[in-house]
Amino acid sequence: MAVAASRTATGNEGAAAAELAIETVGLRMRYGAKDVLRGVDLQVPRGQVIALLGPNGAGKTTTIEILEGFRGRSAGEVRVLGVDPADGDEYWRARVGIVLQSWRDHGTWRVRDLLHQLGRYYTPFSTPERSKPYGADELMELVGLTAQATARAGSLSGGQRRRLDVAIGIVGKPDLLFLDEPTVGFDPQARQEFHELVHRLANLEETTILLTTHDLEEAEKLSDRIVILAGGKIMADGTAAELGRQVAGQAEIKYSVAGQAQVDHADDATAHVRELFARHGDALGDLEVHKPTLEDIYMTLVREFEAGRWTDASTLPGVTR
Ligand SMILES: Nc1ncnc2c1ncn2[C@@H]1O[C@H](COP(=O)(O)OP(=O)(O)OP(=O)(O)O)[C@@H](O)[C@H]1O
Repeated sequence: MAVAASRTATGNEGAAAAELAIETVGLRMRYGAKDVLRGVDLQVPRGQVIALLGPNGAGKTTTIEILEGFRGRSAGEVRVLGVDPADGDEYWRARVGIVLQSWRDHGTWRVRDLLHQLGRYYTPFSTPERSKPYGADELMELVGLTAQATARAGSLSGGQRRRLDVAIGIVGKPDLLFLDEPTVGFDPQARQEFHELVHRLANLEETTILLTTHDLEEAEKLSDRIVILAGGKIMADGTAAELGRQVAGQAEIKYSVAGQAQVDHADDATAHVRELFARHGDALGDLEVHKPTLEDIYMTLVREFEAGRWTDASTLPGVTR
């Protein structure tokens, strides 16, 4: 059976590879003369929730389209659930769930009927470990659409429609789920409800989730790990806490001496302030210490990138892989 065959193939590459849902080595993508991905190396263990961030045009959608098997690549190695997506067969595809940026099909279908109908495709891909698909009622309960069971898809609100998109993406109980900018256009309440849904999904049967977002706060809330893509490469990778430490950078210390404003930068803000007091005593005033947050660094990066002033990860101070 093809599923067993792909698992065996994964196993042959060693136990570590079998634990990876996604692996790319030197992934490159060029559109015409434009290099969009310039060597992306990414390993995502099974069960991880990973957020891919980056400014407009950084290549997030290109990356996930390559991982989904919708787009060919220019160079590099890619394995998704142990298989090269370019060769992914229908058994492989049945293990991958996709929620695209906007999906407006099936408007005249009623929610329960649609989920039941789409779910039937997955029945032949059921395995002893993972029976497929979700029953329509169970799925509506999971995504919070039970009250809309008989509503037509075209009549749902934006937030409800997005939940239906997610239900369609997971109806086949995927091992790996791609969510491309899942909360664009949501009001704060819909966003909050969607975050709770993603947490529920992440806890289900070890589902690996890769989502893209422009919102660092959302990435922190939802994911185990944040990867920032810019200039065609991964320029930061880690948990929110790890990234915070990586980009801690220098503190800015503002003060005045006898009414004269000053600004210093220092690695150790406390030691610097102690020294200022020792040097200036009572003449020191208006003291302010500002440590850049991950958000500060990310926003600087986005502004620089979008203004075309910054294209290379290695030139941004304080941010490392
Ligand atoms: N089919 C295509 N042909 C030519 N260029 C393309 C194509 N698709 C994307 N691009 C270009 O590749 C770059 C990366 O696009 P991509 O959509 O992957 O970025 P993104 O990070 O998802 O952006 P956004 O945050 O705006 O969705 C952009 O400059 C885009 O114009």
